[in-house]
Amino acid sequence: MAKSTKRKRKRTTTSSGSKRIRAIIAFLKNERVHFITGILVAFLGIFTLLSIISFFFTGAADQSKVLNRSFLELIQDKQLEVENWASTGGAFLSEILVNRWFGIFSILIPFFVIYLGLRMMKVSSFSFIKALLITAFGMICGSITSAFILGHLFPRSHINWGGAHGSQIEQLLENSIGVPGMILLVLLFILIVVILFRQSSMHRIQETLINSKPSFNGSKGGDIPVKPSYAEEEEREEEREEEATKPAWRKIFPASRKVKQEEPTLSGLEPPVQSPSLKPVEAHDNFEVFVPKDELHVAEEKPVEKVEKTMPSVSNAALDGDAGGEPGEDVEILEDYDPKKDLSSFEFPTMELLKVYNTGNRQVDMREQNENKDKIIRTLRNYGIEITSIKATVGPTITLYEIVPQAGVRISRIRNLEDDIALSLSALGIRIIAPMPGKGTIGIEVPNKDPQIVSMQSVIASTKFQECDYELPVALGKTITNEVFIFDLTKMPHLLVAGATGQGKSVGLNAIITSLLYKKHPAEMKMVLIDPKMVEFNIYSTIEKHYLAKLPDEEKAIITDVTKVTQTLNSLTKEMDDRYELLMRAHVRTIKEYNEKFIKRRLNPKNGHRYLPYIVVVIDEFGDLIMTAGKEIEMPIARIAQKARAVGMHMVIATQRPTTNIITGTIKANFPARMAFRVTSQIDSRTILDATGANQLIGRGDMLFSQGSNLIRIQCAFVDTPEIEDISQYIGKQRGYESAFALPEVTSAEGEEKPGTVDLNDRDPLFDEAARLIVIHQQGSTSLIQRKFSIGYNRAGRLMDQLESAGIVGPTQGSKPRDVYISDEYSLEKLLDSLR
Ligand SMILES: Nc1ncnc2c1ncn2[C@@H]1O[C@H](COP(=O)(O)OP(=O)(O)OP(=O)(O)O)[C@@H](O)[C@H]1O
Repeated sequence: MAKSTKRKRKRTTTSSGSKRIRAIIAFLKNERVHFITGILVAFLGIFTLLSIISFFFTGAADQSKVLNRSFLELIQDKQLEVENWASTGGAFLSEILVNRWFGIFSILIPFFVIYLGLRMMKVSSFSFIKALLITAFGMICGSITSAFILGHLFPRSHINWGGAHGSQIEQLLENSIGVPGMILLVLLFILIVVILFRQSSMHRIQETLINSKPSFNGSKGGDIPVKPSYAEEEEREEEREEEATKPAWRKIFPASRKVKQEEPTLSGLEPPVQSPSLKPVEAHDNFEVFVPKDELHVAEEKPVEKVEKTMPSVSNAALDGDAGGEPGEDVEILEDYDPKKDLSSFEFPTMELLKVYNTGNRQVDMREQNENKDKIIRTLRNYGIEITSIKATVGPTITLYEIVPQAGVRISRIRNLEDDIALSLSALGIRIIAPMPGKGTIGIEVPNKDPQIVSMQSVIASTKFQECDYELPVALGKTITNEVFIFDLTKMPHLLVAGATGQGKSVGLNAIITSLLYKKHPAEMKMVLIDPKMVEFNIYSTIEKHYLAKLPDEEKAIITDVTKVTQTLNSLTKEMDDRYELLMRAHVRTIKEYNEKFIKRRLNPKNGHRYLPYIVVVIDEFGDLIMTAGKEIEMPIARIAQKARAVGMHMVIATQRPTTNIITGTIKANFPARMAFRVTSQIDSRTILDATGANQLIGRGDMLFSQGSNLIRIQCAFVDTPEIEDISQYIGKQRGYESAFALPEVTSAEGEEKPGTVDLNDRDPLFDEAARLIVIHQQGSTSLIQRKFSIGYNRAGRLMDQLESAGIVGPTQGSKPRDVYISDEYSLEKLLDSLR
């Protein structure tokens, strides 16, 4: 009795202790606390900065007063009067930082502290690692440099230029490598700093070094020849102008820079394309040694200036096959294209937005485990089956008992005892896996009496998810062994989700979307959200300008209307075809290769090339759509599912009616990855998974994931509506793009008559009205017609084709509205009269 009271008290103390720790952690995570701490830290930095700056002017007067005294002594000394602007504290601090630590470069310390403060206040998004490296490198190398240069120039100053650190190392180095060595070292430091701060300088150095390589056999020496750089082109232009006035000696040794035209300036690219006028003169036997140095210098200065000026708008595109650079077109060396640049300040949602579920009392119930073990052994023994071992693995909602039967026992006998074991354990949702793939055991999954919620927070914050480098990472939940389950959507490449109503489908879809939002920048991924139920995805409308894609002129980005779904899916197939065309022209096979090439500026935007974000299409209640629109929906879905993988388009479709008329053979064949929540019958389970099992699940996010033949039981992560709301708000409040990602406009559905073959004698009754609408709005948009006359997409498309045939609007222009050729109503009425 006493013992149990003791134990109880101990438990209460432990739980109140853990409560206190949780309260402290929550306090430390609080955003306001971060902000206030940030202000304090920034102020500390400003104070230090002030004292160091003051030290440069007042240090001489204060030095004798603070030297060799502790801070305590100094503040207790009432007679002491220091001149430092930050008083005794400032004088003491700056004396230590400057004279004893890193000399004048100690000034980087307060800057770093201010930066830390701003970062805590979420005002600065500059990389912490970069800031730390710059500060450390600056202090170490700067103190040595200043000790060497300033220490020699002003040896009598009150400032110890390199601090104790700089002067001691400088002394050591000077003794070992001498003054010339020191000069070289200082030059090296300066060079590193210049390269770190100006990437273009690195390209200049590379170019200079490559160009100054002696090339004894022209371009054959194993180097890959490339097109001339912009800089070289300019250089040549000048040379051509100079040619006429060139002195005779220059004609004997035509500048070796011409040889350089055929030498590589950038690696791994195409053979040079030269205009006849640029052909090098006697390129084969010219060497740069003959070039007067000053001339080389002049020739290099100019182009660099140009590169910097034109940096934002020009690409290196002409370097690529399809990049569209005509022979002889200007080529410039630019930094890699940064797709995230437009939203470089974008911040991913924070962990605090996700709810932490109380798992404090989560303890393995050993009594339950042992009872279940005994019951399993007893039931099997009742049927004459002896086992040699039994092992339990406790998952969040399920415990897996793995048994090894004695030799000679048929597996099918155990499999047939599923219902008997379920009866003996009085549990629902028992599943027998006989045998466990690759384990040599038989698995019996038994639901826990006290199932735990797997929070989205726990899977998103897991190291596994944080460190994974998948293209489209999805953290779905936890496996039976409590491992976080992550997959790459690009590898699936499409996902079919099914489950009876209320079993966790919508939560599952939200978990997929949330994972992507936590990992992908708006520039890298767009989503098309289709929601015939109208309520599930509405919550994401705030992230429209960041992550959503929609048809041009469409008001809402979340698609709820069936006719719009057809239109959007047709548009997606067009986007898919357009992307294939781009990939083909870029001579690459996948979106990854394509984007890499685009980032390296080897594809010319002028030729239609663009950075391609992944597109994830999520359809909730896909069954509803098939029921209402049938083939019109099924066909584009099947087309996208068949082909879109390589161009970065992936689909996740969900249905609560996993019947064969909804999950048709075509759909099934193209969705190899399946997620099955609890279904009501074995037949439904077979329709989704091609196996039974989904009917034995326990609901509330319990699911089976299958890719190929392997079935994995997972407890789906739970993400609640308020959490999603917070995440969407967090993203929505940040600066986004001007509008949602525009999908291409499709003007006529497949199989319809092409413009030009339209019979104007058989005009739509709405033809005149539509023409007036288009001319008044001066906007050739199919969706405008659709909206104004409340007609379907196909009819509006046909009307638009008739308007094109009548010369009122121009041809389709992809995602942009068509041009309107008639500028006023008067001209239109005359034209309409002539058609009557
Ligand atoms: N992973 C989960 N963990 C814990 N509880 C869950 C989980 N998933 C769902 N639930 C519970 O089940 C309820 C229903 O889930 P959800 O709305 O996702 O079902 P659904 O399959 O989409 O239903 P419907 O098809 O009717 O929309 C949730 O409100 C929640 O209480």
